[in-house]
Amino acid sequence: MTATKGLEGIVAAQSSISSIIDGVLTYRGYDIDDLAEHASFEEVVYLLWHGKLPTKAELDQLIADLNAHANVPAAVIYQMKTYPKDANSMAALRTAVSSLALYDEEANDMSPEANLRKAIKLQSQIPTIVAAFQRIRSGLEPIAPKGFKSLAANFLYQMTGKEPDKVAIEALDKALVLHADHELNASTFAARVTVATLTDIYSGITSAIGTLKGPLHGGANEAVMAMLEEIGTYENIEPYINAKLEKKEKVMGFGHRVYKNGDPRAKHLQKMSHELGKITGNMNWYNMSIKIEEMVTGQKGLKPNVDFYSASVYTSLEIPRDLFTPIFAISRCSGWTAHILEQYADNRLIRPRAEYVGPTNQKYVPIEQR
Ligand SMILES: CC(=O)SCCNC(=O)CCNC(=O)[C@H](O)C(C)(C)COP(=O)(O)OP(=O)(O)OC[C@H]1O[C@@H](n2cnc3c(N)ncnc32)[C@H](O)[C@@H]1OP(=O)(O)O
Ligand SMILES: O=C([O-])CC(=O)C(=O)O
Repeated sequence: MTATKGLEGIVAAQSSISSIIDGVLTYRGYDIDDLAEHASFEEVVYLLWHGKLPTKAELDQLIADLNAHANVPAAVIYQMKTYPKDANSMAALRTAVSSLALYDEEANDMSPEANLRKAIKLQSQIPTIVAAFQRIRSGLEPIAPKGFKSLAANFLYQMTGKEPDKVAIEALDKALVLHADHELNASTFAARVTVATLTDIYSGITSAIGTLKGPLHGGANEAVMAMLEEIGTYENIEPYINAKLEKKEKVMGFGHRVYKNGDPRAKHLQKMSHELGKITGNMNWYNMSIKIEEMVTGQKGLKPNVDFYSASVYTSLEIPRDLFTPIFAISRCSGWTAHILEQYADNRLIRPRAEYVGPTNQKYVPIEQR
C-alpha cells in the first residue's frame, strides 16, 4: 500500500454533477462559459439539483421556495447576537449553520423529499446568516429577506438595508454562478465523506464550510485581498512579489491542483474586475492584480485561479473582505447539496486506507521505567 500525498490524481467518486476535462469546466454538461454568460444563479441551482435547466414555471417555483424559507429561526439569530463581535466570519457561519439543525424538525429525516427540502432551506438561509452576521457585528438589527427574484439581490439588501443596484446584483449573480460547483474539490469531498456515514445534510454542510474556510481553498479570496492591501501601491508590487517568490512563499490566488493551464472561471472574474473598476472609478486593485499576474505567471508559470480576481470584484461591490469566503459558501452550498443528494442516492461508506510509516514491534514500558 503506497499513499499518494494529497490524493493527487486519485478518482474517488463517480458523479454526474460537474466535470473538469482538458481544462474545460461543465455543470451537468453545460460549459461554464455558456452558463456565466446566460444563466442566473437560480437556474444553476436548479440545474445542479435536478440535472436539467428549469422551465419558466420550475424556476418561478424554486425562487418562491427559496424566498419562503429564507428566514432563519429566531433562536439562531439570538445565538448569533452572543458571538464575539470580532468572531471569524467563517467560524460564525459554520456554527450558525450547524445550529440550524437543532430547529429543523426534519433534520434527521433521510427521505429524498426531506433532503431536497433541507437543501432549499440551507441555500436560502446561508445568505440570511451571512447578512445577519454583518449587521449584528455592525450594531444593526438583521433584516428579513425582501422576496426579490434573485438571491443575489436579497443578500445585498439584507446586508446593507438599501435597494441594491442592477450592476451589483448582476455582478454578484455571475460570481455565484462561477463558484457554484467544482467536481471533487476539498469541501465537496468533505461533505460527501461526512454524509456517506448516513449522517444528516446539516452535518455535511457544516463539514464543508469548515473545509472551505482554509486559505489553500476558499479562504484564498480573502487572503488575496489582504495581500493587495498589504502591498498597498503599484510601485511596491515588484519588490513584494519578488521577495515572496524568492522565499518560495505562496502567492494567494495562484495555482490549482487540477488546472495547470489556467482556471476557466478566472477570465470572467478578471473581466468583471475591469468593468467594475471602470464603473466605480477605482482601477487600482484591477491594475495591481494584472501586474501581479504578469509577474507570477511570467516567473513561475502559475495562472490565477477563481479566487484571484474575485477579491477585487467583491471589493468593488463594497463587500467587507472577511465576507468573501462566506459568499463563496453561499454559492457553493448549491454544489455541496447536489453532491450530498447524489451521495445519498447511491451511498457507500467512504473509508480509504493509510500507508503506515510509524514504528513497529514496540513493547509497552511501565510508566515508572520511562
Ligand atoms: C477555490 C480554490 O480552492 S482554488 C485554490 C485557492 N488556493 C490558493 O490560491 C492558494 C495558493 N495556491 C496553492 O497553495 C496551491 O497552488 C494549491 C493548494 C491551490 C494547489 O496545491 P497543490 O496541487 O498541492 O500544489 P503544490 O502546493 O504541491 O504546488 C506545486 C509547486 O508549485 C508551487 N506553487 C503552487 N502554488 C503556488 C503559489 N500560489 N505561489 C507560489 N508557488 C506555488 C509550490 O510551492 C510547489 O513548488 P515546488 O514543486 O517547488 O515545491
Ligand atoms: O477544485 C478545487 O480544488 C478548488 C476549486 O477551484 C474550487 O473548489 O472551486
